[in-house]
Amino acid sequence: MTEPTTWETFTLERPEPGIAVVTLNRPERMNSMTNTMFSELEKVALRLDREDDLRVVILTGAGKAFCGGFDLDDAEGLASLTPMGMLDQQELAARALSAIRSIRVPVIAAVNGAAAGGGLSLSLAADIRIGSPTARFNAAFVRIGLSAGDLGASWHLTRLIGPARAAEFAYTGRFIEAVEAESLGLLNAVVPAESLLAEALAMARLICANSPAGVQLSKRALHANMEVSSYAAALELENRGQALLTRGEDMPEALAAFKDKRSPKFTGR
Ligand SMILES: CCCCCCCCCCCCC[C@H](O)CC(=O)SCCNC(=O)CCNC(=O)[C@H](O)C(C)(C)COP(=O)(O)OP(=O)(O)OC[C@H]1O[C@@H](n2cnc3c(N)ncnc32)[C@H](O)[C@@H]1OP(=O)(O)O
Repeated sequence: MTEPTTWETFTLERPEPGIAVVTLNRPERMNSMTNTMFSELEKVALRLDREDDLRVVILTGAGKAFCGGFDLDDAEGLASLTPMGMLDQQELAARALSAIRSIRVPVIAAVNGAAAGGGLSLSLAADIRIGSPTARFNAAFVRIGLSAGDLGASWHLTRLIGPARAAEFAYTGRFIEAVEAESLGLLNAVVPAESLLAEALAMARLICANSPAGVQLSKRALHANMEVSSYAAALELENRGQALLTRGEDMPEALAAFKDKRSPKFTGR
């Protein structure tokens, strides 16, 4: 498979046969997500999914954060979109995360720092999450006038940590630090920062040692068993909700507050 020589928003490495490592690479902006990143992530996920000899994908972030969610510097341009335009925007992002989640081999997220907003949603698209002690999760959405019905986050959280804990996490917008995340099952393990990638590779090697068909069909079975209500239907509902929210007063206020580095004054209108 000929790969592009460079990806703009991440790096793709192959440390050993069967293992691909995708590292989000916008560390100066906390690996925050842009439309370019969404498009590139969708492309690389679809390419990797066609590789017969691929066994595991590891997803991590460069610098101190895993992913800070949507790039709030980019959000300014979106605020003027029509609801249908915003729906298209949400669907572009949802396609990228859905492509990652649907890769037929296991995806391990090596959570090296903050996973906030869409960054939380991205980490939840992985099958397994291993964190460093600085791994922290935040459903930042309600703090900026959006809903936690975002890119599959509400769907995964209710199934992963239970409806009540998902509700507390979503409504308060508080951080869940690494130790609590592990106790909730949001992280499979917390390991020293300096050995995070090594631990992810060690787990990948364990998986690579098993029957690829068995592992891939196991993933398919685990996903099928999670589809109580369909994932696609959940994304559809979430995307429409975000489109509505982005037409209210809270989102522009949140964006202004972010830029002014002050607390937003939400009206809820
Ligand atoms: C109000 C606008 C809403 C946007 C609407 C868009 C809708 C259309 C898009 C649809 C598809 C995507 C939907 C997406 O899933 C929605 C979201 O992700 S919303 C959530 C957005 N993210 C956040 O609110 C998180 C904001 N960041 C933080 O909470 C923290 O920065 C952190 C990530 C927890 C890290 O904290 P710290 O380690 O303390 O680091 P700093 O806070 O000091 O940040 C360092 C530096 O990075 C810049 N930065 C951080 N996050 C972002 C970001 N998301 N976008 C742009 N820049 C970011 C921060 O400004 C600092 O920069 P500096 O001041 O050093 O220049």
